[in-house]
Amino acid sequence: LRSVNNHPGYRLLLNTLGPAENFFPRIPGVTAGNFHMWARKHKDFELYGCDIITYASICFLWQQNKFLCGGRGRFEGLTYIAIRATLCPKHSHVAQEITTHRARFPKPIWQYKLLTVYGDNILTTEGDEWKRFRRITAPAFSERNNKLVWDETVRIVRDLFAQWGSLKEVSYEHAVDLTLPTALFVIGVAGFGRRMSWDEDDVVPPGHKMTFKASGVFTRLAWPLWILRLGLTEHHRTVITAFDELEAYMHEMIRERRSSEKKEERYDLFSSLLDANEVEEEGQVKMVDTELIGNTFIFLLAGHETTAHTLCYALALLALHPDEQETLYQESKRLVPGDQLPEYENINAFSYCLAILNETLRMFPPVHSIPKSVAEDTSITVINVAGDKVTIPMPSGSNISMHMPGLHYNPRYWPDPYRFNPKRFLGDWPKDAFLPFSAGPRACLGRRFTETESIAVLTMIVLNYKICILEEPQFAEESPEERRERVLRSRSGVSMTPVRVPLLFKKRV
Ligand code: HEM
Repeated sequence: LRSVNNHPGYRLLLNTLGPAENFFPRIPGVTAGNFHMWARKHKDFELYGCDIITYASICFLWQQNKFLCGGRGRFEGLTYIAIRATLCPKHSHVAQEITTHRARFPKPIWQYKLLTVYGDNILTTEGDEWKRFRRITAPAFSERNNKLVWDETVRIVRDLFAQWGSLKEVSYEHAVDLTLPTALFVIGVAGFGRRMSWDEDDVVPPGHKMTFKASGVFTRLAWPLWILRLGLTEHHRTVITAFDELEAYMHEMIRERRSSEKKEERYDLFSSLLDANEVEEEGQVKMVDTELIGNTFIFLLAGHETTAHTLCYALALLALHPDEQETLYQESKRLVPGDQLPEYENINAFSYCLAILNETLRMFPPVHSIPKSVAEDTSITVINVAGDKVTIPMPSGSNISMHMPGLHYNPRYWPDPYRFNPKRFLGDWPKDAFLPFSAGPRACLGRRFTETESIAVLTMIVLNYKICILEEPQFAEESPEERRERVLRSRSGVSMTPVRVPLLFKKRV
C-alpha cells in the first residue's frame, strides 16, 4: 500500500480480477464481485473521490491465467496492485501516455493467452512481433473493404427481409438471434470471402463435418481449449469440432487461393492478407500460414460478437425510445428516398445513425477493461474531488486497466450519463472520453468495419420496419422503468452480453 501512497480503492483479501471474477459474489473486504465494473460504473470513483482507484489484495487468484490458459502470472511481493483509471487522455497527460506509449505501458500479453488458439496474432503480441503483424494487417482494412462491408451488409439484410416475406410483424424472443447471424455473415464474406445464407438447410461439403457457417460458433470462445477438449458437455464437443473445422476451412481457402490460375480482385480481409503475403520481404514470406490463420481468426473473433451485441443493444434502445427511432427514420428517409438502397458513397451523411451507434457503445461498451502494464517506475498526478493534487506512484510491474464503464458514465464528460441521448454525439463531444475501441497505436483496427456494418443494418431495418418491444403477458403489469431494466439487463461474457431482448418488427406501410 505504501508503494502506491495508500491511494484509496479496493482492499481485498482475494484478488479475483480476470476470468475468476465471474465466479465470486461481492463480499466487502474479500472480493470485488461478479461483473463489478459494470455494476458499479462510475460509483467507485465517486466513493473514493478520485478518477483513479487502486486494487490491493493479499491473496492472488491471478495465477488463474496460468492455470486456465498457460499464461504467465506476475507476483509483486505480497500485494497486487491494479490501477483502474477512468481518466480520459485530454485531462491527463499520463493517461494519454498510457494509451500512446507502448514501450512504457505495454500490453500484459500473458492475459491474452486464451486468444492464441490458432497461434500468435496482432491482438496477443507486443513489441516487434506486434509491429510486424500490424504493418501487414492494417492495409487490409481499406476503403475497398469498407465498401464491401457496406454492400454485403445491405445484401444480407435484404435477404433477411425476403425471408420475412409479406409478414406484417416478425418477432424475436431474443434479438441476438437476429444480430449474431447477421454479424457472422458480414464478417464471413467481408473478412473471409465466404458468403453464407439465412437458409438453414446448408449442405456440409465433402470432407467436412460442419458447414463453414456452423463452425462460426467457435468465434464465441469462452473456455480454454484444454477444458473444451475434455468434452464435458455436448456444447463443448460441438465447439471443439467447430475449432478443427474452422482451421480446416482456412487451410483450404489458402490452398484454393494459391492454386487458382487467375486471381480475381477481392477485398475481403483474408484475401488481402494472402495477396500481401505473396510479396516476399528479404527473401521470406511476410507471414507463415499459421500466422495468417491466427490473424484472420482474430478478425473473426474480434468482429463477430462485439458487433452483434452492440447491434442488439442499439435495436433495444431504439425500441425503448420511439422518438429517437423516429428521428433516425426521418434521416434515413431523407438520405435514401423511394425504393432506393443506401449507398456507401453517402455514408458520412448518416450522422444521426452514427450518433445512435456511439451512444450505444458509450452506454454498453462491449470491452470493459483495457489492461496495460507498467514497464518502468513512474507516477500519475491527478486532482481529486476535493481539488487537491494527488500523486500516485506506479511501480514497475503493476497493472493498470482503463475502466470503460467508469469513463463512459463519468458525469464530468457525459452529463446525465444514464440517459440515452444520441444528440450528445452531434457537434462537439469529448472524443477522448469515449474509448470503446481503445486509443493510440493499439486501437481497434475494425472500428470503421463496425461503423459501416452498423449504419447499414440500422438504416435498412428502420426504413422498412418499426422496432418495438415484444409485448408478453407475464410482463403486462411492469412499469416503464422495470421494462427498461429488464430489456437492457446484461451479463459478462467474451464481450458484454444482453440477457434477453424480445423485439417485434412491424412492417412500415
Ligand atoms: C463493436 C465492435 C468492436 C469493439 C467495441 C472493438 C473493441 C476493441 C478494443 C477495445 C480493442 C483493444 C483491445 C485491447 O487492447 O486489449 C480492439 C482491438 C482490435 N480489434 Fe476491435 N472492436 C470491435 C470490432 C472489431 C472488428 C469488426 C474487427 C475486425 C474485423 C476488429 C479487430 C480488432 C483488431 C485486429 C484489434 C487489435 C489491434 C492491435 O492490437 O493492434 N475489431 N478492438
